[in-house]
Parts: sequence; C-alpha cells; structure tokens
Amino acid sequence: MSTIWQLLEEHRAKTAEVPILSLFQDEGRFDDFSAEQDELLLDFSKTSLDSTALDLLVQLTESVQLEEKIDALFRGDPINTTEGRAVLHTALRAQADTPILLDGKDVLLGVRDTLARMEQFAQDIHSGRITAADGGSFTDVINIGIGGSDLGPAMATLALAPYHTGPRCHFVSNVDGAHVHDTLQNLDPRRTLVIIASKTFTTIETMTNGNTALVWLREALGDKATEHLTAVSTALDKTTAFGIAPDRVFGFENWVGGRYSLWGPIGLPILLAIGSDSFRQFLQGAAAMDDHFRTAPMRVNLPVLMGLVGIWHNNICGYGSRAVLPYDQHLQRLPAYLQQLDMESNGKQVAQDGTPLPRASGPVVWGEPGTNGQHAFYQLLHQGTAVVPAEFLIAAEGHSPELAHHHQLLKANCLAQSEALMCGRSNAEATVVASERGFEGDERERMAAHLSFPGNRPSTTIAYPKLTPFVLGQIIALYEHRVFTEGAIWGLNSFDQWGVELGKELAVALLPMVDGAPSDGKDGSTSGLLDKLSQNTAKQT
Ligand SMILES: O=P(O)(O)OC[C@H]1O[C@H](O)[C@H](O)[C@@H](O)[C@@H]1O
Repeated sequence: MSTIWQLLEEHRAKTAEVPILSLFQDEGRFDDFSAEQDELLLDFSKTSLDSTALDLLVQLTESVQLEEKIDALFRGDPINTTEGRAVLHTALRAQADTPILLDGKDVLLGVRDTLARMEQFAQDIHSGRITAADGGSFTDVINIGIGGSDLGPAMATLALAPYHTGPRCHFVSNVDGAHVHDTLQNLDPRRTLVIIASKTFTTIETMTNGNTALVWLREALGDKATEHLTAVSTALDKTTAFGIAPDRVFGFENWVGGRYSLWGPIGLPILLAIGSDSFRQFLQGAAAMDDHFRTAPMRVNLPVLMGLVGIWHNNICGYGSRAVLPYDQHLQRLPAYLQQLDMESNGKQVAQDGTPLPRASGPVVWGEPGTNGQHAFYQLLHQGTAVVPAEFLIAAEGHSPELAHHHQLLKANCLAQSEALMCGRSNAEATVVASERGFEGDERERMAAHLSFPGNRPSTTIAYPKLTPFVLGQIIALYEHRVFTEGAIWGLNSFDQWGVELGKELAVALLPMVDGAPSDGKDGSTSGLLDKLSQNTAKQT
C-alpha cells in the first residue's frame, strides 16, 4: 500500500467523527471547497473532505501521474490496452484546428467531414429537401440502438427538449418485442425515418429490432422501404449488406468507445432534434470542459475534484454507491446514462497489467430526478444504515418563465435535501418535535428515536444557470473525465467492457434450449427455469 493511501486512511480514522457541519466554522469553506468552469459550479463543501485530505488526494494524482495520463488520452495514445485502441472521443468535439495525429493522419479531417455530412442531412430533413418515399416530410425518427448507441442520444435528446426544432425522436433499445411494438404502433411508416445505430452492427438486440422495423416499413412502402433507413456504424461492410445506401450511412472509427460516442454520428438523433447551431453549442460545451481538464491545476479542476471526492467516499470512507439526483426533469435519463458511463468503464477487478486491484473500484451508481426520489428512496438516504453520497444537479432557472414558481420550489427542495443530509436532527431536537406532536414520557423517547436524523451525510451539488446545449455538453464531459480520473487512480482500463461478453455468449447457446432443445449440461436452476418457462408458454398457446 502506498504511503498516500495509508495517510488518507489514518486521517479519516482521526476525523471520522467530526461533523461536516462543524467544518463550516471556517467561513471560507464554500469558496475553498467549490470550483467553477464557465457555466458550472461544483460545490463539494458538504463532504467530510478537509484541506489535509484534499492535499493528500492531490498528491495521489501526482503519484499515479494523472497529468501524464490526461495528456496520453488527448494525444491518442493506445490507452485502451486490451483492445489495442486509442480513446479519442474528445476529437469529435475538438474546436481547435490543431491536428490530432493517429498513425500519421489527422483524425480531425474525417471527424469534420462526417459532421458536415450529418449537418447537411439534418438540414435537408428539416427543410424537406430529403423527403419520405411518398414525397412528404419525415415527422418522426426512431433510433434503434442499445447501450452507448441508445443511452447517450436518448438522454441528451430528452435533456434538450426546449431546443427541439426537428422531427420527434423515439428510441427503441430492448430486445423485448414490447419496446419496438409499442413504439411502432403509434407511428406512421410513411412519415418515419429509422436510424439503425450500432458501432459493431452485430448487436443482437439492435439487429433484431432493425429487422422488425424494416418489415414494418416494407409492409407500407414495399421496395422503397430502404429510403426510410439510415445507419450509424463503424462497420460499413455490414451496413451495405443490410441494404442501406452509402450516402445514408454515417461512419465512425473504433477509437470512439460506445459509451463515449454521442458526440459523433451516434448523436445524429440529437442533431436531427435540435439542429446544427444547438448541436455545435453542445460540442463547444464539452470542448470547454476538455480544455479545462487538460490545463486547470488539480486543485481547481472540476473533473479531477469530482473524481477525488469519489475516491474519498468509496475507498477511504467505504461508501459503496453514489446517488445521482438531478433536480431537472429534462435530465431524467442522466442516471441511466451515467450507469453505463461509470459502471461499464470502472466496474473492473484487475489493473491494466492483469493483476488484482488492491482496493475497491467503481461504486454502484443509481438515481432518479428530484423531487420524485424524495417520495421514494430518500427515506434510506436520511435514516438508512448505509451512507450513500448524493450528487445533486440544479439550474438557477427553468425553461418556462410562466412556471417560475415551480422552479423556485424545485430549488428550495434541492437545497433542503443536501442541508437535511448534512445537518440531520439531533435526539434533543427530535424530542421537542415528539412533544409538539403530543407524545409524553417513554412514548416521547421512543418517538424521538424515530424522528431523529443522524446527519453528517455527504453530498455534492452541480449548479448551472440553465440547461442549455452548452451546459449539457459541459456536464457530460465533466462526468466522462471524472470517470477517467477515478479509473486512472485505480490503475484500471476504463475503456473496455469484457464483463458483458459472457452473458451474450450464454444467451446464444441458450436460445435453442428456449426453443425446446434438451438442456443437457446446464445447472439445476437453469434447466428448472427452462422447463418452467416452456410449460408456461405451452399453457398460453
Ligand atoms: O453500438 P453497438 O456495437 O451495438 O454496442 C452497443 C453496446 O453493447 C455492448 O454490449 C457494450 O456493452 C456497450 O458498450 C455498447 O455500447
């Protein structure tokens, strides 16, 4: 164990009982334990981090050469070492013309060319230059994809609803036929454009849903069905084999990881929904965060600080999950998106060199928008036996001026929750509350135990003026680089996902057994369930 880890643990042991609230005796705490970048403020003053802990954590970044690792990321070094690839999603949003060389070629040339084609395509759909097969306009778009080819575009398209100028976008991901069925039944194939989005163009869910959508288009349009198809992929041979015209295919390179891909062609539904100007602002927001991540000193670097808070909570305090709580209905899919970004990136058990990790890696990430979550799981956040660091997001202003009173309530609730988590309610205060509610004697003591809150529960808050395309770009890039920071400190590869392979292989092997083939060699539970599920099918038919 390196000395810095030991020092952090010793410091935690000494300070674990110090109430977070007492740290505010230092009047400069809010300024010292918050940082800003353009439109974003990150407040981490409601955590147990003090300046000693923060100094040690900054030393940790030096000991793992975080700065060098950040440079290697942006330079395009093959840091995804199990797949032998560079990781260059940042090139998809780069604003400067400084070449980014990979194998001697500037990747920006291809990136800009594809972006221009995407923009032209979106403009042509908006203006009606590209029409549906019958000469009418496309009013609806279905994006068929899963994982990184669904969560990012679905989350961002929803997040930017106030900026929509284009066709309505729908997202189909699940192989459960209910998803494609329920989506198609409300749409008119003559007015619908289908995007098949898959980096590999082999993902079974996407190919199955894509084929179902093609049948649906063919029933209405016959041979002209393919005029309603578009593909986004790195596998251009496979999109051609599917029957999609090359001018309707938007390609990208394998140095863009699936869960980092919404900045390029996988973001086509976002671009179709919000148009070029807003999409460019979205990219600019992310690029601004990239510049900040590359250049800002660690002590004021937002993604680094968020990563360090994460390390402190996970490895030093032993909190094994974190809750993402956007007080922003437009960010309702952010927790699901972050589950893939964070857990698929850092849910690893070995270091880059294959040796077991010496300490916990990625925590469980979950969440729901506020205020909804307050009426569901916040009970556990406030009084449960597990401590879950909470990550709040809140805008100063909403998008409906006529409903400003809603937004004031939203802000008050967000601030009330982080305050309640930190301050709690002592037994003495709870006893007063119990008295006020008419309880006396032993009953008052018993009720006080139920009415008291331990407090001292940490949270961070990301505050921004308004959820604009630029701000959304900043927020997503902030989380991407936070994941990078944590992964770099743990020494793992944040860019592969071998853990999803086994289930896929077993599903392929199980399909014939689901269809009735003998389940020889399967464990007792699996064959028992196969048996039960086939009996249930038989009863219904
Ligand atoms: O875009 P695709 O190749 O269809 O992949 C879709 C998703 O499926 C895979 O199983 C991976 O776990 C994800 O990282 C990926 O985003």
